[in-house]
Order: sequence, then structure tokens, then C-alpha cells
Amino acid sequence: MSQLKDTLFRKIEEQRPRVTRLLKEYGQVELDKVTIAQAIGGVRGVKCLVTDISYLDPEEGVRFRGKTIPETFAALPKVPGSEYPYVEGFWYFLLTGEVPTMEQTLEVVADFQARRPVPQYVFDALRAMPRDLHPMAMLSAAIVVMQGESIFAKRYNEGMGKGDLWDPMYEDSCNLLAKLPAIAAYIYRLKYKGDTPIPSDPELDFGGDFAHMMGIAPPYDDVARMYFILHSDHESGNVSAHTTRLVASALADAYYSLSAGVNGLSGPLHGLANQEVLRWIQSKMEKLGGKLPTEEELERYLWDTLNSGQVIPGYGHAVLRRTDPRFSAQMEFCEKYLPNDDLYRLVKMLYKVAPKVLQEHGKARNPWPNVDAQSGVIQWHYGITQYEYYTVLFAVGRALGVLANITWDRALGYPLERPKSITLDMMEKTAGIQ
Ligand SMILES: CC(=O)SCCNC(=O)CCNC(=O)[C@H](O)C(C)(C)COP(=O)(O)OP(=O)(O)OC[C@H]1O[C@@H](n2cnc3c(N)ncnc32)[C@H](O)[C@@H]1OP(=O)(O)O
Ligand SMILES: O=C([O-])CC(=O)C(=O)O
Repeated sequence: MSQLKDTLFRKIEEQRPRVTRLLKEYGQVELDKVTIAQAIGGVRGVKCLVTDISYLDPEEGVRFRGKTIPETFAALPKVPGSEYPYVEGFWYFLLTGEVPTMEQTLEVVADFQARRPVPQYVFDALRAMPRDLHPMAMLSAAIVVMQGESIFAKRYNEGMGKGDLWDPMYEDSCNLLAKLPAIAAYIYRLKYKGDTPIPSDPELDFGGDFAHMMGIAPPYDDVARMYFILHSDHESGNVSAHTTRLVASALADAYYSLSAGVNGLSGPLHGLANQEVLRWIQSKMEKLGGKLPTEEELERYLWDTLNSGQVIPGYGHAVLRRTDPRFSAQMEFCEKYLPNDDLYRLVKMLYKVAPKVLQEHGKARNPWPNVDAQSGVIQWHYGITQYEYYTVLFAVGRALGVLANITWDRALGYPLERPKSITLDMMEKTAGIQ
């Protein structure tokens, strides 16, 4: 058994009695109450999910396994000559909560390299799709088309007991993760680079190989590592994480579950917002003949967008109540590597103007930027100007978090998710209206 799997199993055995005790001795303790506004309003704020992979504090932002973003970057082993950690070491950390040594990290790197080859039929399937299909639809289809590879589904059909299902879920998760960079890069080169895929370099790490297959020179390898880690997890109530987990709760395998989660990420209020930010900015610049808007022009554009009933993409959040630290982490990167980039200057101007406008508008509970307000700019700078592709990058990162979550869900024996619904009549009766 690998050191990662061994450590994971030890951690699982530590956590199982905690769940059993909570259920048996404290199962009736109330965690929360649900109001009518919450039931109608997307279950906002109701504490009814459990995960240890990450936690989102409204003021502080996300912590992965208890560590803030800067703490996470500082703690994990770095790729030699790079400023950012191995994605593989981060996977070890997300799964186990332990910071791996360099040796443990390199074991995962080698394990992922061995799992990396993508079945030819995935590429054939991608080639058979309409070339103008959205890259998120291509990614979701490429993931689900591999469902026949699922070890989880095989073991389940062979009658494997519930308590052991975490093992094939872990195996499927590692297999899927290791293949995602090649699939994502293939989609990019097929759609936007004249059908010129670049084969994987078996010596490279997850982020390095992705940059290589995209055909983009360093420091894009570090951009990829940073990007995948930043987008990985945001506790389990967000649409992509929750969808993945919900589907997996019916004991669907990782291929079905991740494909479903990727579909959820494709909504413009969720992961697609990063493409929308660029689309929104570009549309203004086109109207100005390619010029950057002034602060006044930008403010007017913000009001025009709001007055036409649309949202300002990249701003607001269902949980956060301050600037997203993932936005700040990317801003730090921009300050260092692309301080004079026009688009970055515009994003900074937007950061100055938009919160004021949103506050004055008075609807959004959080007028501050989220991760999506910043991430497209970096990609654009390194040549990925096809903004409809940005959510694919988000999805590769998000796979780390959601696959860690569903592995743990099976380890802790969490059951089928099935909240109760009521009718409007019943709700009115409860409210004393009828
Ligand atoms: C990775 C991620 O998923 S991060 C989020 C990415 N999404 C975006 O950036 C899209 C723009 N933002 C939004 O649409 C929202 O802020 C969401 C979807 C992220 C959160 O939604 P909610 O939790 O419902 O936010 P909130 O409680 O603040 O909403 C209250 C009102 O303010 C509006 N509002 C919230 N954010 C914005 C915004 N950026 N621009 C305009 N209006 C907004 C909501 O649409 C809602 O209006 P309504 O009462 O007419 O329905
Ligand atoms: O937490 C959320 O609801 C949305 C988000 O930022 C993410 O999933 O990364």
C-alpha cells in the first residue's frame, strides 16, 4: 500500500468512532433551525452538511484542513525551482490532513504518472463532438464516457461491503485526477489550437505536465499549480461540491459523480462566472474601440448592468462577507508577474469601483469580489484568451476537493442524501396563513 493510502486508512479508522459516537449518543442534538426564508431561499446558512476537507468562514475565507491559503502554500513541498507546491502533495494533504514530506509527495507524483494515460476512446469521443460545443460540456462528457473504467462500480457489483467502498472510490478518484490535465489540455488544443494536441511528458508533475500539454512556457506551470490548489475546495455546500456528493451518496461512482459536479460548476452564478467576468469586460472594451474605460465609464457600465437586471460577475457570494482570499492570492501573483497588464489594471479599477456601486445598489449582501473576478486575467495574460475555457481549469482544480470528499463520505458511511420537501399549502399552514 502507498504511504498516502496507508495514512488515509489510519485517519479513517481514527474518524469512524467519532461519527458513531456522535450518531449514537448525540444524534438528537439540534444544530440549526430552518426558516421559511431559508427553505425558499436555497437553504442559505443552514448547517446540515459535514466535511473536514475545508471550512469557509464568512470573514476569513477558506481554510484547507485548518490552514489558510498562505499557510497551505507555505507548508507544502515545492516543485524544485518553483514557488508553488506540488498539486500531488496538496492531494495528500486534502485527503489526510497531514502535510506530506517531499518523499511522500514524490510517491504520489510517481503514482499519478503511472495512472496518467487516457484511454484513446476518450479522445475519439471528444473529436466526434461538435467543435463549437462548450468546453465544459466536452469535459463532463469525457469524464462520464470513462465510467466503464470504474473500479468502484465493479467492486459494488461483486458485492463489496459498504465499509470497504472507500478503497475503490479512492482508486477511481486517483485514476480520474491523474487523467484530467491531459483531457483538459486536449480539449484546449483540439478546439482552439488547430487540433494540435501535445502528448504528456511522463517525467513532469501534475501542474508542470498540464502547462506542457497546453503548450505554454513557465511560469505557467506555477500558474497551473496555484490555480488548481486555489479552486480545489470551498466546503461542501457549493453547487459543484454538493452535486458531486449528492450523486455519490446514491453509490454512483466517481465518474458519474464528478461529471454531475462539473455540470453544476458550468452555471454562470457558480464557476462559469470567471468566463462571464472576461466577457463582460471585453464587451465594454469593444464598445470603447479596444480602449480601457475610465473610472467614470466603468461606474456607468456597472449601473447599466445592474439596471438591466443582470449581476456583476465575480462579485458577491453566498457565504463570504469580505474579499475572497482566493482573489487576493491571485492579485498577489498579478502584482508580482503582471503589474502593468492592461486587463489587470482594469480588474484593479473594478475592485475600487464595484463594491461602492453594489453597496449603493443595496441588494447584494456581499459587495466584495470572489475568486472569479481575478482568475481570467492571469489566464489571458499567458495566452488563454478563449475565456469560455476558464471554467475547465476551475473544474480540474475542483476535482481535487470533491473527489477527496466523496472518498471520505464512503469511508465514514454517510448515507443517501434525501432532504424532505413540503408543499406551499403546508408552508402557509405552518406560517398560520390558512
Ligand atoms: C466560485 C463561485 O461560485 S463564486 C460566485 C460566482 N458567481 C458570481 O460571481 C455571479 C455574481 N454573483 C451572484 O450572482 C451572487 O452574489 C451569488 C450567486 C454568488 C450569491 O447569491 P446570493 O447568496 O443569493 O447573494 P445575496 O444574498 O447577496 O443576494 C441578494 C440579492 O443581491 C443580488 N446580487 C448578489 N450578488 C450580486 C452581483 N454580483 N450583482 C448584482 N446583484 C447581485 C442577488 O441576485 C439577489 O437579488 P434578488 O434579491 O433580486 O434575487
Ligand atoms: O462557496 C460557494 O458557494 C461558491 C464558491 O466560491 C466555490 O464553490 O468555490
